[in-house]
Amino acid sequence: MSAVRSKICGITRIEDALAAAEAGAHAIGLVFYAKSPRAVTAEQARAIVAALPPFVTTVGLFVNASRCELTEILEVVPLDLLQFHGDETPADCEGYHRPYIKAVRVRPGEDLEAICKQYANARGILLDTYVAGVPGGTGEAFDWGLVPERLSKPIILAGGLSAANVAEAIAQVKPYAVDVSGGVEVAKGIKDADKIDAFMRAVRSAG
Ligand SMILES: O=C(O)c1ccccc1N[C@@H]1O[C@H](COP(=O)(O)O)[C@@H](O)[C@H]1O
Repeated sequence: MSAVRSKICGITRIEDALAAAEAGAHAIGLVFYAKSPRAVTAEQARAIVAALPPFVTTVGLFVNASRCELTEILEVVPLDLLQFHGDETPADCEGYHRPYIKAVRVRPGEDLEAICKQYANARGILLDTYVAGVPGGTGEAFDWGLVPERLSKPIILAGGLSAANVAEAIAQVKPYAVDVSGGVEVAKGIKDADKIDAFMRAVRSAG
């Protein structure tokens, strides 16, 4: 099995983006959802992306953004990958001619393979925790036993991960990648370099 990839999401400060890159993260996530405490403006995001070294993927997270809003952000911020975390249809996700991943909030009985087939052009499916009325970033883990052993798309596992549980999560789910936000923070939107480092070391030890 190749090394499990990792994304540190909800970056709002340049120093946190650099800490993620320094610790070996493959990607950083920027939240363009105004209701999130981790939301960044296009200008903030542009400055963060500009400070990164090469070969760190920049991911833009959107929740039911309008076409106009998303297009304006893409004009300002060089995003490598789009993460759709709301009720976007495959047609919505494909309208920007950029690689994308689709987030699914996992509930018992969810047919994850059907979702993989529905979002046929997604580069991967991100699995997050279902909490009613909250689109994501809850800091809570879901029952990893709900993830089938085989799915036809790369799985990015998210939801309540931290240095304390990510090795167990990887052993159980065997995801392509893991995604963390709250588990490496000292306050919402404020990451901690030591927590990022501990998370990345735990991912490597598991992979
Ligand atoms: O981080 C947010 O505020 C957020 C808001 C709306 C949708 C998704 C959001 N975050 C993403 O949720 C997962 C899990 O986060 P956590 O590790 O449980 O805090 C991750 O992809 C976040 O980026």
